[in-house]
Amino acid sequence: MSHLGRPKGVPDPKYTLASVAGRLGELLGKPIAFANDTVGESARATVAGLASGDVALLENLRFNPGETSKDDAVRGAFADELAGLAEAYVDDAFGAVHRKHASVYDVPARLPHFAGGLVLREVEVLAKLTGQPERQYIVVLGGSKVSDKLAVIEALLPKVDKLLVGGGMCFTFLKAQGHEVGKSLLEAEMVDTCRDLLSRAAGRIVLPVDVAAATSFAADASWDVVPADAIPADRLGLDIGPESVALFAEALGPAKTVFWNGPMGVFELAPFASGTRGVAEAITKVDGFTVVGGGDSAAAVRALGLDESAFGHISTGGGASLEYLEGKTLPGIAALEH
Ligand SMILES: Nc1ncnc2c1ncn2[C@@H]1O[C@H](COP(=O)(O)OP(=O)(O)OP(=O)(O)O)[C@@H](O)[C@H]1O
Ligand SMILES: O=C(O)[C@H](O)COP(=O)(O)O
Repeated sequence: MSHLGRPKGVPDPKYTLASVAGRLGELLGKPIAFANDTVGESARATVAGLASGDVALLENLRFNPGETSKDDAVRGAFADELAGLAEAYVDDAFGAVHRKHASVYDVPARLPHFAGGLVLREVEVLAKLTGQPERQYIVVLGGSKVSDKLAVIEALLPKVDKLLVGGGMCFTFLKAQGHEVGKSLLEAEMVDTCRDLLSRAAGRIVLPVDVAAATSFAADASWDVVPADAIPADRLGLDIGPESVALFAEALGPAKTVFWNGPMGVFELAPFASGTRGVAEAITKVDGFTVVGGGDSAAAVRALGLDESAFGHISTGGGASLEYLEGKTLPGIAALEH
């Protein structure tokens, strides 16, 4: 999901409960009862009024502080109330299994619990990547923050044949190579870590060779494609350039397994969508198994009108798929296994 203008984790106000219930009702072919709270009077009355086969929708669980609390007792108390409304629990929200939230982690401990079809499919696919992926195994990483993806880069480096890095995070790597990056996104405190990764990768981390350098972060900004080692001091890189797309496409040629997370540029602004489009198209031409992971990457595939069926799998989890590949224990999966 794109977070432009909206902090991560803050629900999008356009998805009101009534509109979600209406859409769900259309899909299921029957009216959906909905409560305007999570465990309060409205929720209890709505659930009590259900007949066999009926469906009820509760208000967004994250509106209740008990859902996301770091305090086990607070989360547990909320989970007790939620579990009191049900007889069994099914988790089909793969995108949230990396969250130690009440509805993800604590409720399954209180009820007979099951994984839904989506969660099972996601885990089956991602397990292929953590097992013995067919080689060459190439990972394409983009998006905005190196610090968010550092752990996954560390974990993947010994396993991949190549790691292609674009998006906002490439500038910290370019800086680590000794290049100036102008006003581009830079995580200065990560430069040393990136330098260390580059030296350990021994050529397996591939960086852009040109970038679209703009005067400002805007769709109508002036911009030019410049070499990645000559970004003017007053410009910011908002996309990888055509030579980089060609370089990444060539690197993807021998791939048999590809995992892609994170757009190559600010694809939400039309002039800076070419890098993401070009690399995505190159991934669709790979003669092998391709996985797109991440809300923003999946959003880019849709927003750019690319053929979704040309990818082997489009994961609904951004953070969840990355943490799975890192080898971390995902609270939502662990809870289902107990
Ligand atoms: N050069 C750039 N400068 C600034 N922002 C960029 C640049 N390239 C890409 N982005 C932004 O990065 C954002 C996506 O970053 P993020 O790290 O959240 O990706 P993601 O992992 O696919 O997302 P999610 O966690 O939702 O799955 C996009 O909104 C895009 O505009
Ligand atoms: O739990 C969430 O907020 C969503 O599933 C997205 O999480 P992510 O941005 O870590 O993928």
